[in-house]
Amino acid sequence: MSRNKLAVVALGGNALLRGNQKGTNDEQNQNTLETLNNLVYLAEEGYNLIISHGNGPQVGNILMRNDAGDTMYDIPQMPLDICVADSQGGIGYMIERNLRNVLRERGINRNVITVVTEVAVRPDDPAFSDPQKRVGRIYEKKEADELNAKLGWEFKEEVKKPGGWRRVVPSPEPLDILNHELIKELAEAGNIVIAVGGGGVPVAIDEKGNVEGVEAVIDKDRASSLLGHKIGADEFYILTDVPFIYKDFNKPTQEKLEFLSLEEAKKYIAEGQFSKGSMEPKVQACVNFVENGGEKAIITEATKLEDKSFGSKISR
Ligand SMILES: NC(=O)OP(=O)(O)O
Repeated sequence: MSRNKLAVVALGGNALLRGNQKGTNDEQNQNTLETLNNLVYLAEEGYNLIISHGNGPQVGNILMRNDAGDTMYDIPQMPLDICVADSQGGIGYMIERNLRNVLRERGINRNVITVVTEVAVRPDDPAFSDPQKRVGRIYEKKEADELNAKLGWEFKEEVKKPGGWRRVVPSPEPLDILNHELIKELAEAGNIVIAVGGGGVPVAIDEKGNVEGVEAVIDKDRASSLLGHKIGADEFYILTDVPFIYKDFNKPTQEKLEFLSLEEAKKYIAEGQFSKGSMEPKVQACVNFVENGGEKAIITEATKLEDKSFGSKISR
């Protein structure tokens, strides 16, 4: 008897929050609903599904609330691992609630469950001395300099918007997904599982097995790719704000890349075809997934998932 296909779908970019938006509850709710309406055909086709999501803007906002609470009301600050866990709960709930409604409207009988997921990292990962993960909103240079002087926040220029500055935090490599066997079991029983939100809550595990929180934000595409590998997923989708990946992006010779072999994807990465901190880690996450036994990985726009004429497909 053939088993249902297992897919990991990573929601990012405009799947939850569009570039020109502030991030109100209504905005995020509407974007999430639109994305889920495009995604739910996978459930209709019988896929077993795991949904992951980014948290860059949201965890940045949580950090700002941390600072505001501390300054204005003497509320103790929470460390970044707790902030990531908060973002997993909040965003997971928003996806779960909207998905329940979409499934009901389409007459699909599937349970939805959000799993707060810890992801193991090395406490001595080199990322801790070179913070690169952009979180929160975009600032003018002057504002960024003032916040750096006042609160010690570190900033780097935004990859997608040169001239804009974003707070950066360390982003270590994900090494293991805690509870991945349970996530697989839940998904293979037909439940739609929301997991490794925001790349997972970073934790370090010592030689005795003691688990400690680590202050960082893991890249959700890397963590989602690792989860896909750990559970033997067949397909891996990254939903972003462009419908394809491109060679010579934004040049007169720009060319959309619709079907890529592993070798082609690796060659384009080596040539520096994709922007660092933006498209390159997404393509690398797809390469890792397929290299580790996944059937295919697809990068497409959040609202175009159902239309198979869109999307860049990477396979062997
Ligand atoms: N954690 C993470 O990678 O979030 P974004 O995709 O929102 O940057």
